Amino acid sequence: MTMTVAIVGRPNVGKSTLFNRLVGKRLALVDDRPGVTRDRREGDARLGHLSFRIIDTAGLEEAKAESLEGRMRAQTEAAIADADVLLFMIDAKAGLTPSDRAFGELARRSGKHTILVANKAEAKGSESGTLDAYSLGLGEPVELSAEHGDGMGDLLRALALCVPDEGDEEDDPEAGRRIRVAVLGRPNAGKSTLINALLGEDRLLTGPEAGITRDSIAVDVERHGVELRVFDTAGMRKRARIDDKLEKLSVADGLRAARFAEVVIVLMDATHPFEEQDLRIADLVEREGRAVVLAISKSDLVKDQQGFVTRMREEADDRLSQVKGAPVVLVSGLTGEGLDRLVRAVQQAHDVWNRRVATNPLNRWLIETTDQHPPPAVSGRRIKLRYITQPKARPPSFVLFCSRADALPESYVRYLVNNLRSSFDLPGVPIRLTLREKDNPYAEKE
Ligand SMILES: Nc1nc2c(ncn2[C@@H]2O[C@H](COP(=O)(O)OP(=O)(O)OP(=O)(O)O)[C@@H](O)[C@H]2O)c(=O)[nH]1
Ligand SMILES: Nc1nc2c(ncn2[C@@H]2O[C@H](COP(=O)(O)OP(=O)(O)OP(=O)(O)O)[C@@H](O)[C@H]2O)c(=O)[nH]1
Repeated sequence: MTMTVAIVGRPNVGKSTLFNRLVGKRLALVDDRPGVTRDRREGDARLGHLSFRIIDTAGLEEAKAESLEGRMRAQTEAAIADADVLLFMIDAKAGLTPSDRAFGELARRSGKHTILVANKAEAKGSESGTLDAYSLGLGEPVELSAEHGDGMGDLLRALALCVPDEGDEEDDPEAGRRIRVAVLGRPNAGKSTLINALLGEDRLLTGPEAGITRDSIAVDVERHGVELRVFDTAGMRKRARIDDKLEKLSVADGLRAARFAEVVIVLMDATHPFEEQDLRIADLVEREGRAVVLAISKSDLVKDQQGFVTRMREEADDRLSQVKGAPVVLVSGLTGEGLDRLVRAVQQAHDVWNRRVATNPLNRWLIETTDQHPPPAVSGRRIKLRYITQPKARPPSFVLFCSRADALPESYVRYLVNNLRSSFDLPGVPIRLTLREKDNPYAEKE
C-alpha cells in the first residue's frame, strides 16, 4: 500500500509550493495571498526513491467568514484523517503565530506521524523561527526551502523513517543509522584513493543515493563496528571539468555534498596543506553546520610525522578558529595508514555534533562565565545575559536571552562561543549562538 502524506499548516506558509515540487506538475495554485488553496488537492509524489500519495490542504483562513473558516478546518481535519504521515509546515521567516500553534495542536491530537517542516529556511532571519518551532513539541524541524528545493534530502530522510514495513525494497533502514560522510577537497587531494582504501575488500556500491544528484555515489563502509555511508562526488567533479568552470562548480557541488552529510572530511594534500581553497572548503562546511574532520593525505610522503601533525594542529586552530579543535588526522590512501584513526575521528565528531547540554549546567556556566568577564555596558547600563538553553543539536545551537542583543559586541559573542566549546567539550563542530531580546519563554515550562 502506498503511504499517504498530508501537508498541513496555516495559510501562506508554502504548502502548495512544496506540493508542486513533490508532484512535479503545477497542479496547485500558488499565490501569496493567504488562503488561496481553498480545495484539497491530491497527487502522486516522488521524492528520491519514495513514491507516495500527497494531499495539499487549505490553510485556515484568518478572515472572519465563519463558514469559510469552518470549511477549511474541516478539510484539514479530513486530510489528517486520511493521511499516514503529516507534514506540518510553518513559515520560519515569519516565525510562529497562534494559528501555527492551533494547527500544531490538531496534528498532535491526531496521533499521526508528524514531521515538522520549517519552510522558507533560506530567508534571512529564518533561524530564530526555526528555533521557535521546537517549542511546538513536535520534534526537530526539517529546514526546507520549498521554493528553492533546499533541504529535500532531509525531508526524504524524515519521510523514509515513516514508511511502513512493506514499503519499497529500496527503503533503507540503514540510512538513519549510518553516519553520513562526505569527502571534500581540492582536485588531486587524494579523495578517490582514500575512499577506495576505506572500502578495501568489501566494495559495496549502493548506487545513486536518493534525493541527491544522480552523479553522486554513496558507498557503505564498516570498520571496527563503525558504519559509514560515504558520498563520493567524483561524477560531479568530472562534469565540472567538462564545463570548464571548475572553481565555481566544485564549490556548488561541495555544498550539495556537505548538505547531505553529517560529518565532512576535508582532505588536504600533505605536500601543500592549508591552501586558500582548502580554507574555503572548510569554511563552507562550517557555514553548512556540519562537523569537520581535517584529514591530511599522502602521509607516506611525510618524514617527521609527529612534528608535522603538531604543526598542522596549530595551523588548524589558528586558521580555522570557527571549528577550533577539529581533529587532524594524517592518512594515506596508498598505504592504508591512519584509516582507523580517521574513522574513529569521524565517529567522535558525529557524537559531538549530536551533543545536547542540559539547561541547568548551561545556566550555571552562564553565571560563572559572565562573572569572570562581564558583558560591557551600553549607555551606562550593563547588558544583562539572563538565560541560555540549547534547543537543538546537529550542530549544537544555543539561544541566549539578554537585554540589548543588538549592542552585545561580536568579540563578546566569540568569547562566549569559545567558552562554550571548551567548557562543554565541543571541539571541531560549528556552534550556533542566537541572541534574543525577550523574557525567558521557557521559564514556566521548566
Ligand atoms: N522565501 C520563500 N518563500 C516561499 C517558499 N515557499 C513558498 N514561498 C512563498 O510563500 C507564498 C505562499 O506559498 P503557497 O505555497 O501558496 O502557500 P500555502 O501554504 O499553500 O498557502 P494557502 O494556499 O494560502 O494555504 C508564495 O508567495 C510562495 O512563493 C520558500 O521556501 N521560501
Ligand atoms: N603518495 C601518495 N599519493 C597519493 C595518495 N593518495 C592519492 N595519491 C595520488 O594523488 C593523485 C590524486 O589522487 P586521487 O585519489 O585521484 O585524488 P582526488 O582528490 O580524487 O582527485 P580529483 O578526482 O582530481 O578531485 C593520484 O596520482 C594518486 O595516486 C597517498 O596516500 N600517497
